[in-house]
Amino acid sequence: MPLIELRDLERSYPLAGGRSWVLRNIHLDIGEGEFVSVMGPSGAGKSSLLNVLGLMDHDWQGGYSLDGTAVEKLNSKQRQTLQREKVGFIFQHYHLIDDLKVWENLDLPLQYRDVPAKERAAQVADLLDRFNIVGKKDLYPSQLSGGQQQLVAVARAVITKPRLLLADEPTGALHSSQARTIMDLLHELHRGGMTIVQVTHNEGYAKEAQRIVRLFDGWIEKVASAA
Ligand SMILES: Nc1ncnc2c1ncn2[C@@H]1O[C@H](COP(=O)(O)OP(=O)(O)OP(=O)(O)O)[C@@H](O)[C@H]1O
Repeated sequence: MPLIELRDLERSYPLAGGRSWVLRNIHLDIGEGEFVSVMGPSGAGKSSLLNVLGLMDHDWQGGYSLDGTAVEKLNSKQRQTLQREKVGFIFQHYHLIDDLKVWENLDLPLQYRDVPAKERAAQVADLLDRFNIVGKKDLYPSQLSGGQQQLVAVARAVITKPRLLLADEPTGALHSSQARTIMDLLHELHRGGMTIVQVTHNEGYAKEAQRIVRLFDGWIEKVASAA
């Protein structure tokens, strides 16, 4: 069974005199452990699709099964629980909490999951070490470079070991060497078994995934192997 199954998924917004369509008739399966890129012109619906997949948007029609759970049948509390259990999110502009130190940013998702303090400290220390940011743990996000902030953001997204990692233009704001570091990290997470869906405008980074889904005007224009 695929980790993600989308069936005739549609998203629209009310518009004076009608509706503005953002996602149309989306049929897509993504297997456990797959690495998929989503591409398409500005306004094609890439972020909208990621928001549906990440259970951030609930105002759509159709079918979405995540790890065997029919998302459309869940109430908001159940969706929130599913999101916390299964999904990690990375954004182009990091979205770290500015008035929390690096280690506190990493600690927060574990607090939400009621992980005991001692265990949280061990997991935060482990990730700081793995991501090579131990020396930054007591700094605030504004005291880090963009690349370092994105490293922290990736660490925060994966500290709860989500099955699905969603990345919305994760390298979009970074210089090429910083972007390379983040792509290498995504590959490492993928090798560890994580399912990854990244939105990117960069053809080169898109091809590093296994499949590319191309959106146009809310429709899937093409799904092809990246090789
Ligand atoms: N709250 C909203 N109300 C009305 N329309 C919206 C809303 N949010 C998004 N849209 C529309 O949905 C469409 C898809 O937007 P989306 O952000 O998913 O595109 P995208 O492919 O991620 O674009 P970009 O590459 O520029 O980030 C756009 O036409 C946008 O105007």
